[in-house]
Amino acid sequence: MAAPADRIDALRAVIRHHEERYYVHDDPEVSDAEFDALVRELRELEAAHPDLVTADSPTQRVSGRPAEGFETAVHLRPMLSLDNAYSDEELEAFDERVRKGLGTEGPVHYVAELKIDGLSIAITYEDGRFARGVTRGDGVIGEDVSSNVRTIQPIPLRLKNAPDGRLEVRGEIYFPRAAFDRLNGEREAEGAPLFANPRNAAAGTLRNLDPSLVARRGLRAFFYHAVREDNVGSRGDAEAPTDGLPETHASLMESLSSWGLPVEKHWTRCAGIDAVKTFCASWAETRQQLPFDTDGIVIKVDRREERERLGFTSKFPRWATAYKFPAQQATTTLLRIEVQVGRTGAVTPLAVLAPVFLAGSTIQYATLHNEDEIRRKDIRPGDEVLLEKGGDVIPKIVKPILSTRPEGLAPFEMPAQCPVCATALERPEDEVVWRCPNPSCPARLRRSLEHFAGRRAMNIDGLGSALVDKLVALELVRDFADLYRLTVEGLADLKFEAKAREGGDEVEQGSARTPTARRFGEKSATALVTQIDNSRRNELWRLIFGLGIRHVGERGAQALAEAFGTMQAVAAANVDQLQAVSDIGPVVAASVRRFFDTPASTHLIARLEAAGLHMGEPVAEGRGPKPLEGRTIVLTGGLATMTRDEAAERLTVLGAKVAGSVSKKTSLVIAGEDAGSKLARARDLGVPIGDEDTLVHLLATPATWPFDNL
Ligand SMILES: NC(=O)c1ccc[n+]([C@@H]2O[C@H](COP(=O)([O-])OP(=O)(O)OC[C@H]3O[C@@H](n4cnc5c(N)ncnc54)[C@H](O)[C@@H]3O)[C@@H](O)[C@H]2O)c1
Ligand SMILES: [Zn+2]
Repeated sequence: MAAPADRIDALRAVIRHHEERYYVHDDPEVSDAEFDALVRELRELEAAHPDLVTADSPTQRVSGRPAEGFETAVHLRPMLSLDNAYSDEELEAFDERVRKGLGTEGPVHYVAELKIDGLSIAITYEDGRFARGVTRGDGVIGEDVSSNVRTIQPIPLRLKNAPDGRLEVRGEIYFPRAAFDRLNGEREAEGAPLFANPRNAAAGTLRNLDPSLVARRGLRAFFYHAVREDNVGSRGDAEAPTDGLPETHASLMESLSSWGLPVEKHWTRCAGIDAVKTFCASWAETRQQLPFDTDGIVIKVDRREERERLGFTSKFPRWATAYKFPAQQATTTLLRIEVQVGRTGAVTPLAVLAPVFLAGSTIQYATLHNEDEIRRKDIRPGDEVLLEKGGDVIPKIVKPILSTRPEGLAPFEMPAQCPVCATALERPEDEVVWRCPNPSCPARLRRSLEHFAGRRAMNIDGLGSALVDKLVALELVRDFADLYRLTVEGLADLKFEAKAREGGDEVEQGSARTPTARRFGEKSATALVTQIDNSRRNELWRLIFGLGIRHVGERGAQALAEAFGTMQAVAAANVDQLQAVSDIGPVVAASVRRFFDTPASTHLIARLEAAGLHMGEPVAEGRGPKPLEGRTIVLTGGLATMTRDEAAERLTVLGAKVAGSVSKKTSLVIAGEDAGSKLARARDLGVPIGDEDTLVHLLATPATWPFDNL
């Protein structure tokens, strides 16, 4: 057994390593539960050997570090971490410490809140107007990520009836699960590395240097704390009730809501620790139904006066703790690794497990992301593996248990051929993902059809994955064009097994399938055929997006349709012409060119055209008036009543071109809050400038807006 001093040193080193992976690189190597166990061991050792405690021990300070590329900002007051409780006993111990600190026998009043698994943010409002947003960083200094925070839809740029002066509100920025799944889905399609979990994705996104990307990803926020400047200095770190903020946390939560800030609504007042325990227990399972991840419950003393008396350690407040839900881990045997083929041909490994019961359901599958991850974690078929169920339904393999590995177990070999069509798989040098290059691979076709019919593409309702599987299996549909030959008679008699869960997932891992044979029926068939027929008249960009050209997202498709007007023109454009379109970079341009250079694609387009699909400008009858046609508008700065994306979309619908930079030809610049260089350039060029009110008027009366008299 190692001497305590050696073990302490070793623990500190490994904890620092994981902190760096987690906070700086957003790329942890171990699960939170494993990490927390290391910290606990260190804390217990330090408690037993107080002489070995040093000021720089990870137990003594808030972790994290401002990332590079952002300005830093010093917090009004340190943003601390939270102490942890892992069991009812530890909750009781917390309550005892609180009561001892306050010198009371009777029950303390607490507020219990969901612990949002995102990353903390401090937002400063000045006289109710958004001034800046700063991450926690190392607790003292954070990164100024204002330009990104501004784009997050639910965060108001102006507060309602908030106190005057400087107000700092604190909360959590997080990814709703649906947005996270969408993001990882897109990344999968692009062959980009997947985010490990929503928290990770939120941190990565907020640190992205491109605010327009942040705006698109759908981050959300919840707030749970406020600090006001006027008691800093006079009362130091303490929660002094001299700043006009409410006397209790519960009323503060109500105030935050009334100022227009999003507040997670399940918070509850608890009289005494027993009520807290009940609350924690009630969420252990129910939390899986929330649309976002929670990793625990935060328990806070309700009265500010009591908080003030309890104070802080260097790392966390003594008046709060975070109850962490029991780790959702289990071990089982990895029977084998199968591979599946996605829409772009991306081949992803899937772990097939000996069924094991974990956190409410029987698990048989787990994601493995890609070959590199399997190699990095050294996971081999036949291993005992540690499984972890995070917020989402799909569990992941944390690691193999090496101590029980049978001798001579061979590492996993990626198959050389597509498991569905037997075409040799390919892996471009700079990518982590293997692909089936065969464009008519049935596996690819199924996923492609789902994408083609999707709401954001051709918007054909009623073409669910079970039906698609059937149509492909019966070879009724061999490409998109075949959809347009389906008839009510042909469809109505189809019998297929509906899956319990529908969704874009490649497989429904971890969820039971309850097959029920069902006939499609005349009614559904008629509805579907009508939907398919209607889709013939869709705008061009929907078709371009629906084709599933690699790297061409919704936006790219819109840009191409707008720039070229017809499918023919897009297909004829060379790489330079493609790249000249705003929003189209070299990778996208090359990919578009490659697509149209493939004979199979040309053939498909011809068949779609023959099927009567609209391939030009939006058809006349589906087209609204375009009173802003010929006008170029530039948006800059923050808007209070809508996001910039919304404004751009509404202007585009009215026919305006929304440009990213100001030139002599710009018809109007809308300058929102904190507009910068574009506003200056507009002034230099003498381009007309308006504010948010101008924009609102313009949108309300686009036809009569006096552009020509500006
Ligand atoms: N896997 C790894 O390698 C690794 C490495 C380092 C840290 N971690 C994990 O990170 C966590 C430690 O990070 P931490 O210091 O941010 O502590 P924490 O996440 O345990 O708790 C503090 C944070 O909770 C957040 N929070 C969410 N909802 C809240 C609410 N309603 N009220 C108040 N705060 C709320 C705040 O952002 C606050 O900063 C641990 O869970 C640890 O396991 C993991
Ligand atoms: Zn294939």
